[in-house]
Amino acid sequence: MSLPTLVNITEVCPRDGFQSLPVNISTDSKVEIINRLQKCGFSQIEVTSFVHPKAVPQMKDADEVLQRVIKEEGVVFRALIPNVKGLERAMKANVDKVKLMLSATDSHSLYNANSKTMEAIENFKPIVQRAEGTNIKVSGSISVVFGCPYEGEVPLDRLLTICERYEKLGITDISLADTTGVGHPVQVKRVIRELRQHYPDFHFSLHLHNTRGMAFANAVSGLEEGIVDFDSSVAGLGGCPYAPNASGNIASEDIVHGFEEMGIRTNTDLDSIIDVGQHLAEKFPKESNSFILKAGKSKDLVKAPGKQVKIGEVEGKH
Ligand SMILES: CC(C)(COP(=O)([O-])OP(=O)([O-])OC[C@H]1O[C@@H](n2cnc3c(N)ncnc32)[C@H](O)[C@@H]1OP(=O)([O-])[O-])[C@@H](O)C(=O)NCCC(=O)NCCSC(=O)C[C@@](C)(O)CC(=O)[O-]
Repeated sequence: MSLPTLVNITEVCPRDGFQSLPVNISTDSKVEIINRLQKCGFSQIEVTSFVHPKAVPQMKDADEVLQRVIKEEGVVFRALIPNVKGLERAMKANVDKVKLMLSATDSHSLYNANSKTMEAIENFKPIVQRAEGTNIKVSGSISVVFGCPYEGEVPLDRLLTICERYEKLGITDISLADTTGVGHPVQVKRVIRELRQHYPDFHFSLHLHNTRGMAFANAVSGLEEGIVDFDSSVAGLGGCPYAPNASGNIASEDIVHGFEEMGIRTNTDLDSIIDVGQHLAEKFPKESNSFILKAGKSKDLVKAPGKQVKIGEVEGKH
C-alpha cells in the first residue's frame, strides 16, 4: 500500500459547522474563528455559503462576515453557492473559489435546492459563464454520494452521469460528500476507484461526516485510492440541515492527528487547531464531536497523570 506523504486539509467549520448549529452564533464569533483558523495553517477554508437566508438562517450574515475577516496571504477562501445570485455575492465578498452545491439524488436535491439534480446542474451554466474571465475559481460537489437519507444507495451510473455533466461545464474539481456518514471503507474504495477510472483527469476530494464513526477509516480508503484533499471541521461541528440525522464532519484535529501519526504531513499546526476546537467545544458542547479533544494526542498519553495499575490488580481482569 503506497500512501502520499503530504495531503491538503480544507477547514469547513465556518460553513458546514456553523450552518447546522441549533443556537445562534454571532457575527463577531464567526469573524474571530475564521481569523484564528487562518493561523492554524489551513491552505483553504470554506468560509461561508451564499444561500437563501431563509433556507439556512445561520448563514444570513455571510456578506458581513467576509467584510470583517482579516484575510491572511496564501489562504484560499472558498464559499458554497447554489446559483448565480450566490456567485454575485461571493464575487463581491472577494472569495477566491466557489463550490457548487449539488445532490446526487432528486429527493435530497429538492429539499436542499428546491430543484431536481439535473435541473440544478443545468442552472450551473450561467454561473460558469459569469465566472469566465474573472479571478474566481469554480469547483463542484456531489452530496449523498455514498447513500441518500431519502433514496438509499446511489447507483454508480448516476454518479457517472453527474460527472459527465460537470465535464461538459468544464468543472473537474469535485468534492464527494458522505452527507449522512453511511459510507463504509470498502464502498468508498470501490466508488472512488470507479470514478477515477472513468474520469482520470478529474480532481476528486472527500468531504466526510462522522455520523457512524466511519469517517477516518473512509479517509484512509480515500488515501489508498489516491485522494489527497480532504474537508474537515474543527471540533467536529457540521451537518446538512436538509438531511435527517446528519451530524458533524470528521473533526479537523482527528484527521490531522490520525494522518500525522501515519507519517502523512498536512502542513497545519495541530496544537493551534486543538485550541480552536476546545474553544468551540466549550461554546457548543452538545454539537462537538472530536476524539482528540476528549482523549488528547497519542504522543501525550505517556504524560497523562493517573494511578499506575499492575497486572492482576484490577478485580476481574486477567
Ligand atoms: C437554492 C435556493 C436559493 C433555491 O430557493 P428558491 O426559493 O427556489 O430560489 P429562487 O431562485 O426561486 O428565488 C427565491 C428568492 O430567493 C432569493 N435567492 C435566491 N438565491 C439566493 C442566494 N444565493 N442568496 C440570497 N438570496 C437568494 C431570490 O432573490 C428570491 O428572492 P425574492 O425575489 O423572493 O425576494 C435555496 O433552496 C437555497 O438557498 N438552498 C440552500 C440550502 C443549503 O444551504 N443547504 C445546506 C448546504 S448543502 C450541504 O450541507 C451539503 C454539503 C455541501 O455540505 C456537502 C455534504 O455534506 O453533503
